[in-house]
Amino acid sequence: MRYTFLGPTGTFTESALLTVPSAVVGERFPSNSVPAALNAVREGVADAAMVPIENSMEGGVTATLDSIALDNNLRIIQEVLVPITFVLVALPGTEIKDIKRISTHSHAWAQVRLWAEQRVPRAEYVPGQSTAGAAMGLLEDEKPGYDAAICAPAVAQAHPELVVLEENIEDNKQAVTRFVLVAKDPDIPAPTGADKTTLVVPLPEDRPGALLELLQQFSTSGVNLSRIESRPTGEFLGSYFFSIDADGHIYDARMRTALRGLHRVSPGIQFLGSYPRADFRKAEIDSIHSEDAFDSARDWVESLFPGGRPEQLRHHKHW
Ligand SMILES: O=C(O)C(=O)C[C@]1(C(=O)O)C=C[C@@H](O)C=C1
Repeated sequence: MRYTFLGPTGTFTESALLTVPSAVVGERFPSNSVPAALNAVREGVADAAMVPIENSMEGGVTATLDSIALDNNLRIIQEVLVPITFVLVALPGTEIKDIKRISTHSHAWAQVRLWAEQRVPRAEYVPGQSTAGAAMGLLEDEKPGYDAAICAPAVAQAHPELVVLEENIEDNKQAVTRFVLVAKDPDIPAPTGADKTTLVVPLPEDRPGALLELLQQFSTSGVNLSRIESRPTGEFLGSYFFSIDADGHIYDARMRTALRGLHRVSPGIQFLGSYPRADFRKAEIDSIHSEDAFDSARDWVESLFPGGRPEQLRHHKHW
């Protein structure tokens, strides 16, 4: 198997990938952006890509949410949670009081905002493609355009030429980033009882109640949502889709029922995968939404049509 990830070596995304045993023994190569990693999978250059999808401070990673939703070919097969801690690095001789410009990934910068206001209030932020990329720029670029970088401690450990000026600089010590492993037309991972399903649902019509109608499909089927975010489709101002994580697997009757309802309400719905939850938390299911309840409801309705399936009978001229 060939895996790609948001690189270069030393990103949090790479550490997420290294928790996947088959990736540790397989081939791995860095991509320089999330869309590039996902395109490598679309084009068959990689079998799977690890990309960040959700950050406990910043919410959804828009580059990933937008890029996965571009077509119907990519599916999430696994999620990984990585605790996040950052260090401030620079070349030897740099002092924190002299730092004028700092580079890192925009999500990392968002996670050290309070620290930056206190410790480097005059420093300007220079956006980087990744945390490790920003740190490597200090070593590899003749004129990187910044004098310090924020990255994972592992990058500093691997490069003793970098000096750690400050560590544990994240504003929230419980910060966690969620990553997903994405493949092209994969088999759906088997249900575990603690699963998640990711969906993209366009808001069907611009009218009162449209969003409520969409949410009702989850509610009446007994499906809990763990994330819902609206993103612009880019088609015209005010056109949005919802990126949704729902508790449960597509093999669960309640999830299938919700998906049928959602497809009626929003035919452009996309299924982005059902996969095991990284925290193993099982969905709480009340008795009216159990598999048995859905099975016996279906059997009961079908028993009312002893002459054949209702779909066939409807086309009969006596109907
Ligand atoms: O730049 C990296 O090291 C990444 O893996 C990206 C990323 C992100 O997109 O959120 C991952 C984890 C951290 O939250 C900061 C940056």
